[in-house]
Order: sequence, then structure tokens, then C-alpha cells
Amino acid sequence: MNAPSRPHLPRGPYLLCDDSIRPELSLVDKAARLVAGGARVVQLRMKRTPVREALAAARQVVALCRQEGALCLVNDRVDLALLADAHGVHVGDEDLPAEDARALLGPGRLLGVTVRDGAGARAARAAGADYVGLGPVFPTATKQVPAPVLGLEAFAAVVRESPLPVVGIGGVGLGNIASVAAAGARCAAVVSDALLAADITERVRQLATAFEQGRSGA
Ligand SMILES: Cc1ncc(COP(=O)(O)OP(=O)(O)O)c(N)n1
Ligand SMILES: Cc1ncsc1CCOP(=O)(O)O
Ligand SMILES: [Mg+2]
Repeated sequence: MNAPSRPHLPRGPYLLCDDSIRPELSLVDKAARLVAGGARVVQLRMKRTPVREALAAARQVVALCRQEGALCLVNDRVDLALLADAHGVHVGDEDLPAEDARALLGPGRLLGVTVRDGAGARAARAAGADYVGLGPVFPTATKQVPAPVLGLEAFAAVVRESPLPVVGIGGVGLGNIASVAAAGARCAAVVSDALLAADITERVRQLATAFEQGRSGA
């Protein structure tokens, strides 16, 4: 029997549906607003949600994303990704090692791995990753990241040497997403700029337009 085909990571904004920002909105509500704006990739980042609630939210958000033709990836938790039938998972240094995450996920789901440089990207590929998350590209208040801010030039240099598609993360918003796209990133991950916007749905639309302009040099 053929192995199930793994989804392709679509180019453009990569939206994080995070439980620590705008906690007055449910994860499902946030995901619905992101997807309504045209988000094609949603990552559920649930650092504060108790695990049973997280599983229930993941099941609902995966169903919503599938209905709208978007990918849903779960941050950190391979078990939740499998139970919710998500499209994949994103892991970093504090999560399962990439090889083990891939072994559990099987060949049919996406695996993203956080890296800090080109060597990390090569190791991620050898471990079975499909894309790498690279950052912080810019300063961010959303997470205390144990790595220096890269800046655009260093970010672009790692993109050029990466054997895998790169998702830029950290401080990305409407004011700079075009520059992340112009640097060659497959995607630009956005957390607070989208979720803190007065109109989340409209902000996602604007982010997608700006990404495309950056990519085409407009
Ligand atoms: C696309 C993307 N890139 C990087 C990260 C960061 O993952 P990690 O290093 O595991 O940190 P946490 O998000 O778990 O705090 C990401 N989530 N997504
Ligand atoms: C999870 C994570 N990993 C590196 S930066 C970051 C948070 C990015 O958040 P924001 O888009 O609000 O700067
Ligand atoms: Mg993690």
C-alpha cells in the first residue's frame, strides 16, 4: 500500500492560535477568525490549556481547518496532534526530539522543527523534518527566546543555506512581513500582531497581501 501523501506547507502567513494572547476568546473562536481571513496554516499553541481541554480544542480546530482547506499543526504535542488528526506538529528544543516525533507521526503528517542556524536546518532535515522554524527574526514580547535576535540579514543567510523551507518567527507583523517574504521564507509566523488586532480577520487578509507584495518585490 502507498504511504499517505504528506501535505505541502503553503507559502504565506502562518498564524499561531495561542492561548496566552486574548484569553477572553476561545481557541476555536480565534481559529475561526484566522481562517475567515484566509489563513492557510494555523498552529495551535496551547501552553496554558489543561490537556483534556487542549485535546477538545484541537479536535474542533482541526475540523474547522479541514472544512476550510487550511492546515492545522499542533505545537509541542505529538500525542494531541495524532488524537486530533491534525496535519502535523511543531517541536523545539524542549519537546520530543525530531527523530522521535517523526517516528510517532509517521510519513503522512508534517513535522516542523525550531532551529537557530544552517547546521540546525541540516540536522532537522536528517531527522525527518519538513520545514524549520527560524527566529527570533525581530524582537518579540510574546516569548523569552533563549537565542539572540537574528535580524533580516542573518535570517536571509540561513534561508539561503537551509535545505528545508523556512518559517520566520518572532516579531513579525504587518510592518515587516514583506521583508521576511523578500528574504526567501516559505512562511512568516505571526502571533501577537494578528491576535491583538481589533479585527483579526481583516489583519490576516492584510498580512497575506503584504507577504505576497514582499515576495514579488512590489
Ligand atoms: C513555526 C514555528 N517556529 C518556531 C516555533 C517555536 O517552537 P519552540 O522552540 O518549541 O517554542 P514554543 O513555541 O513551544 O514556545 C514555533 N512554535 N513555531
Ligand atoms: C513562539 C516563538 N518562538 C520564537 S519567537 C516566538 C513568539 C513570536 O510571537 P510574536 O509573533 O508575537 O512576536
Ligand atoms: Mg515547543
